[in-house]
Amino acid sequence: MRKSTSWADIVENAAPVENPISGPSGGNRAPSSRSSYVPPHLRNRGPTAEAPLPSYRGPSSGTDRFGPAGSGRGGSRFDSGRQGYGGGGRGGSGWGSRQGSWGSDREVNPFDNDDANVDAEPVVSEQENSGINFDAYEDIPVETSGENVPPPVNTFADIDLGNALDLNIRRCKYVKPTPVQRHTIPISLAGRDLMACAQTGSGKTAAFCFPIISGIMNGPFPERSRGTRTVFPLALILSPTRELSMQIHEEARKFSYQTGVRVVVAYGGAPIHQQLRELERGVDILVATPGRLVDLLERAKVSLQLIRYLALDEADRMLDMGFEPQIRKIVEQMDMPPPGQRQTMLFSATFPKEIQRLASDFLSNYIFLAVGRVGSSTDLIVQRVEHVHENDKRSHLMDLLHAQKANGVDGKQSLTLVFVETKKGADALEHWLYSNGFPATTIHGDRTQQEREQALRSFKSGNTPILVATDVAARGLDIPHVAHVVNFDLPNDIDDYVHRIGRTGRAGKTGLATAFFNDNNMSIARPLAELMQESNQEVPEWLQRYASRASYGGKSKRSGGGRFGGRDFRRDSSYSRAGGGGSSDYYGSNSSGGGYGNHGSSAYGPSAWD
Ligand SMILES: Nc1ncnc2c1ncn2[C@@H]1O[C@H](COP(=O)(O)OP(=O)(O)OP(=O)(O)O)[C@@H](O)[C@H]1O
Repeated sequence: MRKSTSWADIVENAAPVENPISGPSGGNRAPSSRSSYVPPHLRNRGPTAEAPLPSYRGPSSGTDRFGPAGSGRGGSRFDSGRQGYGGGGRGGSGWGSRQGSWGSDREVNPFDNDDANVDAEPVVSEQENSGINFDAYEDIPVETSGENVPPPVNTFADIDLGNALDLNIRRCKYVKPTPVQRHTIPISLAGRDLMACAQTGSGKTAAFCFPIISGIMNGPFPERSRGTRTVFPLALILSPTRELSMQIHEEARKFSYQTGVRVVVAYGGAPIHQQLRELERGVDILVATPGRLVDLLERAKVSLQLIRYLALDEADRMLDMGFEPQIRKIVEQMDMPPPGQRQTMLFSATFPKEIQRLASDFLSNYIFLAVGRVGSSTDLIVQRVEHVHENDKRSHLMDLLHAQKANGVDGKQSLTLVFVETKKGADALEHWLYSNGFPATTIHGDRTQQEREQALRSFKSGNTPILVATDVAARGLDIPHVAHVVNFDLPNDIDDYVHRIGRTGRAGKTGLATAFFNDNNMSIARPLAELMQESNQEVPEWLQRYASRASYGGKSKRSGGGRFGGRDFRRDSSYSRAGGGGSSDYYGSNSSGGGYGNHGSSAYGPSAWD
């Protein structure tokens, strides 16, 4: 076990001993009457803490990507109608209040328990963190490409994220950054655009949230008024599903607790008026699904003019055929500052080359990062493939569930996620399971949002330990204690398989994934056998035979092979020939090469997701 120094370092280097909950700046700060911009970290300071005027500097002090001070965008229209700032912020004296920076609203503690009161707890040890097997990360393969890649860090203490954010990291019991965090946080703090490919469950959410929150805490950014018809967030995080947006929002709220940075979520299927009310109370970071965001933009409730940070989670899904037009509209046609004037971060566990090509339109001089497979769907998940005829699937599933029940921990059945291809199929299987004595529920695009949320809650709590799902639950969802993922119907696309099985084996924990294969799944035989082989899984001989018979077919888009979940498409000789250019301007080019209409493939339109 390596000696943990990170939190000791943080504590040693922390600002003078102040209680984070009832620090000297307290909550009874008089609202400032000054009309100039006050960055969040200074908003709770005493009257002597003069804030600089807006300078339109970027998130990183080391870059001038957003141009010189007062370079034209925004301006005085945002300088009126300012309300009192209550609390939040970072550093020595500013963050003691529990109030948010957007006014006197009391900030609800997003931590489940007393974790907000970190000073009352001993410094957590490595063993006490949330279960990441850090030893497994020691020799993880990492590939970076791009110009002047900032070096990775080893501990959170090596990065200046600000005291308030550091405390929240500690409240989350994150002791050490995961590999993707070690590499991407310095890159993002340096103001660089990023395309990052790292395994499922490896901590990508924090990897994009931390630099955004820290950047906003550091400001300055133009002042924005509250209670106006249109709101101007500084950061936009887009994700493909409602549940994933809700989850990112919950995480981001924890990370930004008492920082003065306000996070709001907007997604379809839920009443828009409630979301509008939240927005009107102020927003720094907007987490959204594309459909609801377009709605808000068209109603002029949200403006993207002041966006400085854009993050696309599950970026390859966001840019495949189902979503790409909406994403292009949001990013290119709705007043968002162009690449170079905003910082763009794209994250996923899979990055097919043709999607990388499309994504490069949104990026400027970006760094590509692929973090190897340790901690991923492939090393910590035991993958099994069984040949099961279509008509035998149900009884086979029942055998698996019986076996699992018998192996339950502490008399409790561990959670099982069963993926099927269609919404009807999900309902039918749930009904069948239920009538055979297995407590199951279902999540898919035909259920109301309320039903979807209720199903997820019931599954997470263990009340209904079997969840039958379509691909709406395949990506991003972080549900502790999912011990088994069953691909009752295999997907056609190997990347979908990677995301599905990634619902288990997260954050260094082990998991099991079982797939039912039959003649209907020929198209995935070869990529599946390859994936399993790459990750040292036992590949049945019969699957090898299917694989050698099968051609790749139209659906396969294995990202890069080798030991990585993806490879920088700019390294392809074909890209160079197509106009990527020589080494120096090669990485800086925003050219997509043109003509890539036939990218990706998806059976799911955005409406079922968003
Ligand atoms: N540094 C850390 N230390 C301990 N746990 C962490 C750390 N960073 C993240 N985690 C935990 O790891 C789990 C997985 O993180 P996250 O959901 O961000 O994964 P992901 O890479 O986005 O996965 P996916 O590809 O499936 O979306 C979460 O429960 C998160 O709280």
